[in-house]
Amino acid sequence: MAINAILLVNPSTMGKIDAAAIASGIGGYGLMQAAGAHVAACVLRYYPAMVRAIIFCGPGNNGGDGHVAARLLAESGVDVCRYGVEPRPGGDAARAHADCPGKILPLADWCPEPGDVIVDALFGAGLDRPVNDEVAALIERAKAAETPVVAVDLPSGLSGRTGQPTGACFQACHTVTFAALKPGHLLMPGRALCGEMHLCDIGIPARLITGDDPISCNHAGLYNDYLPAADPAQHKYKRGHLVVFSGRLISGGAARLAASAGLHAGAGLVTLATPPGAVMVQATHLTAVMQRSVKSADDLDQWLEDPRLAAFVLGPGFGDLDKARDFVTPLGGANRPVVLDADGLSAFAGDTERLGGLFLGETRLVITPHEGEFRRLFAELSDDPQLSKIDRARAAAKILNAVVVYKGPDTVIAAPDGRAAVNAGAPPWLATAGSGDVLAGIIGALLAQGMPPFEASCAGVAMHGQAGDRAGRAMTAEDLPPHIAPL
Ligand SMILES: NC(=O)C1=CN([C@@H]2O[C@H](COP(=O)(O)OP(=O)(O)OC[C@H]3O[C@@H](n4cnc5c(N)ncnc54)[C@H](O)[C@@H]3O)[C@@H](O)[C@H]2O)[C@@H](O)CC1
Ligand SMILES: Nc1ncnc2c1ncn2[C@@H]1O[C@H](COP(=O)(O)OP(=O)(O)O)[C@@H](O)[C@H]1O
Ligand SMILES: [K+]
Repeated sequence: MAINAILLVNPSTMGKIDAAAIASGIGGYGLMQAAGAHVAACVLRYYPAMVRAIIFCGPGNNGGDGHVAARLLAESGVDVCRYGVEPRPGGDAARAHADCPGKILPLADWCPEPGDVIVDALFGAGLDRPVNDEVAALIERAKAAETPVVAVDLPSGLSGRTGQPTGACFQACHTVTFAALKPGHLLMPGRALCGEMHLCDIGIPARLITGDDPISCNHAGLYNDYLPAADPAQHKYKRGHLVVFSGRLISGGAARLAASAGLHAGAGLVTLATPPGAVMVQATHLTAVMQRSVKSADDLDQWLEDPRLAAFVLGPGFGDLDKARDFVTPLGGANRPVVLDADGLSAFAGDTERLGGLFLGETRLVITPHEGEFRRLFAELSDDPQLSKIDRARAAAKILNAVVVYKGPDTVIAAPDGRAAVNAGAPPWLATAGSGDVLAGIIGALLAQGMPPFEASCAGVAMHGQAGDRAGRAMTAEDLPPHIAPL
């Protein structure tokens, strides 16, 4: 099938792919016919009881797809009304308009009626500014009337590059797109604005569906070759010794979650590095997880002489930001992989240069910020409305020479070399206190087993999502570790 369900293609690149397909001899009008046919099929399939199909057509090729869908729906016996603007003369859209019988009425003429279904073919990949007041009013009218919307390529008003609306935007029930997903289909709020996604083949050859930018959905092809093998000659140290730093008495649970996740994710041993005052309390909660009392950066420095300590997680429930900075310095010098989360990140707010300086050379730092932690570290990137979440994660990865796991419903994993993946399939009930600590432990365990940081992060995010699926919607973070399974 000539679709690529893995690659994420920016709208500008999609335009080049369309152009390359046309240059290779496939007619643009044929592509438009195929696109319009998929849209019509979607409407017929999901709205068998519709009374009228209302087609909103814009001036470009997105509108062209709408004219084709209008004709095909009319040929299927549906009562069709077209609203919008006539396309510019001379192109495929003008031909599609000419081939569709009936008039096109001004957008303002649409009066919602029960049984209407909207086909939104106003703007797709070509959207380059906020929609005007007339379209904004139309979007409002559709929303107030609760008329279902089937969007062509993208809900009009949504940026396919960033997943952010440029102004007013349709809320679609279904979005029918072609050849490859765009980042805006997965990044929030775009994913929610698209409703159910339908990725359809319009006949663009698979060989042309490539990107000049290595962005993809998070998928097994990114990490499969690097997953730890079940070696019969295994022993626990070979499987990797993960160290998780514990906070003080009051917040030790977070580190326990990370540690338990680490064991379930395959680390051979996990040791909690605990401040002396919390050792007794932690001991009452631990069984397979081991413990070592670590008071100061000097203590840590000494312990780091043990080369079997394979990877470190610092941040969950750590509490003391000064101490976090003190501990990260020897970890930076230890030339081993480190996951920084939560307080381990907040400790470097306003001081990202120092953090990056500790992890020069081959990438071995992974940071796992949620939205708030990301902003604390990179306020300027967070505030730049031109940047997508992918752009932000990539920029942060470069600044820190780290793999950035920018968490959320649309977790973005980015490497300093520009590789980026969007993980969109995780269940929403992962949004529960402590679930991020579990993720940090999983990634730490994969690093301890020798996976490179980008691959470990992509695999860790996938394992976390799958554990959430298995644990079910009533889960708490404590339920997650036993549901972690090797990929
Ligand atoms: N041959 C092709 O190139 C194919 C294109 N396809 C469709 O074509 C679409 C892309 O077509 P286009 O590149 O013509 O772009 P669009 O049809 O998305 O919109 C382009 C036009 O709208 C104007 N515009 C952009 N934002 C606006 C705003 N906010 N207010 C008012 N006007 C605005 C632009 O200046 C331009 O004239 C895709 O989304 C897809 O639906 C499909 O038909 C498949 C084949
Ligand atoms: N709506 C959502 N859908 C899927 N995953 C989510 C959603 N919201 C949060 N998550 C995931 O849940 C985890 C929450 O982590 P975090 O915000 O650090 O919480 P905590 O600090 O309480 O552990 C992250 O892995 C994040 O990607
Ligand atoms: K559209």
